[in-house]
Amino acid sequence: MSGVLLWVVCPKDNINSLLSYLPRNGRSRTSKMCSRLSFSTGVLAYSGAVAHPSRSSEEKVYEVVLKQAALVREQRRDKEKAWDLNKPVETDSLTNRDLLNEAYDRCGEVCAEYAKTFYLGTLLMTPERRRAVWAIYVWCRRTDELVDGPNASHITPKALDRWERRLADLFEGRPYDMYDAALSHTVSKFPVDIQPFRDMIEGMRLDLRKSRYKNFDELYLYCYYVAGTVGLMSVPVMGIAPESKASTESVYNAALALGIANQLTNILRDVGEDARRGRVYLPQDELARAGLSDDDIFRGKVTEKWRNFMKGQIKRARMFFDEAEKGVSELNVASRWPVWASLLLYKQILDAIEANDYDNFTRRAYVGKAKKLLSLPVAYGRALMGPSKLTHSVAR
Ligand SMILES: CC(C)=CCC/C(C)=C/CC/C(C)=C/CC/C(C)=C/[C@@H]1[C@@H](COP(=O)(O)OP(=O)(O)O)[C@]1(C)CC/C=C(\C)CC/C=C(\C)CCC=C(C)C
Ligand SMILES: [Mn+2]
Repeated sequence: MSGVLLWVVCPKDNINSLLSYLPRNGRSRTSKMCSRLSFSTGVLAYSGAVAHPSRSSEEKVYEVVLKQAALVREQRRDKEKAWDLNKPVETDSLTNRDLLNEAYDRCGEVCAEYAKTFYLGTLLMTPERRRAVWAIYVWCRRTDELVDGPNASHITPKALDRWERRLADLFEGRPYDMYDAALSHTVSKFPVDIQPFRDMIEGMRLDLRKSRYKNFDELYLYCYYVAGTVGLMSVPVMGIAPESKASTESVYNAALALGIANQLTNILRDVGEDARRGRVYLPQDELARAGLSDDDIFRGKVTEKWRNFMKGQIKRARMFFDEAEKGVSELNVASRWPVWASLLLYKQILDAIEANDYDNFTRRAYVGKAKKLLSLPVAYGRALMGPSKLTHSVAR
């Protein structure tokens, strides 16, 4: 029943074993977090675990990063058991194989329709990896559509619980429909863990019950749920270059940073649109420190205070992009291009907000066709750059 409901709401659908938290890493991580979060709007927003006995969102998310990295590290070390990605699809009959291929093709079509540039980028990847990324993309798109699509007003926490049960089923080899079947196959072939998927659903739950974020710590958690998770889901499929000397955690960390950077950018681009839906995805404490309130956002007037506030927010989003950039060259060669392309395109949205003189109330920041096209060869050039020769050189 729930499946039927969820099927209908999709647009075009006619379409821990936690690693021990190494003290050395923990310390360097904490100082990194402090310096990053101090980019709020002047005042240090993160005062560390001593002042706040409960852990920060970033610490909690980092535990997930460590867990995901452990899964992939196992696969990298244990060459014997490594997934043979070039093996043809093994299914019990020709019919099943055809159905599976068709399921993947349908995922590709959805991707091509919703995210053309990204789709083009995936064409450079090996066929196995490419279609696995498509399957993940489609699941993410459908999950987002539950709360943002045409039937969003009918979506209740119970519907999300059903979507999560359906997710568990597909991870156990019991897919509900074709798209699920493609993902079910993907997660059986690659060391993809269910947690980031569950966490994305948690982000959608948050969207149902919350429309304000007290501080960056709360916003960071939201960004992890809805976007950082995408990075964690993608790395096992994109693959880490065999010659990479970077630690698996550092690559995951960069992937997480890319998701967070993208979502922060989304938020800054959509301030006006979100306000019209009664939503403010900006840290309330930082707004207050800038002398701004929700009312200023609803009024939508670009003032000097607003420009200054936006400068701080853009600076922080760029810091996350910088952190992400350090990890891209560690990915498998064929996966680097789509990642660079999407990174460069997204980052330019921040430039576009600046070019609009910070009017994200009435003007939508977008990257024009010419700039988009130009990004592709630039991304290609960067993708040629292989992993750094230094051990543990990334994000440490
Ligand atoms: C080492 C390293 C840097 C590795 C790269 C890891 C990697 C591939 C990271 C991908 C990061 C990424 C693309 C994150 C998506 C962030 C995002 C835009 C999330 C959106 C959430 C909700 O936003 P909102 O509702 O506010 O906005 P809309 O108006 O709805 O846009 C999402 C919409 C969640 C759903 C996410 C997707 C549909 C995208 C899923 C993408 C993939 C699975 C492919 C990722 C691969 C590449 C090459 C980009
Ligand atoms: Mn959305």
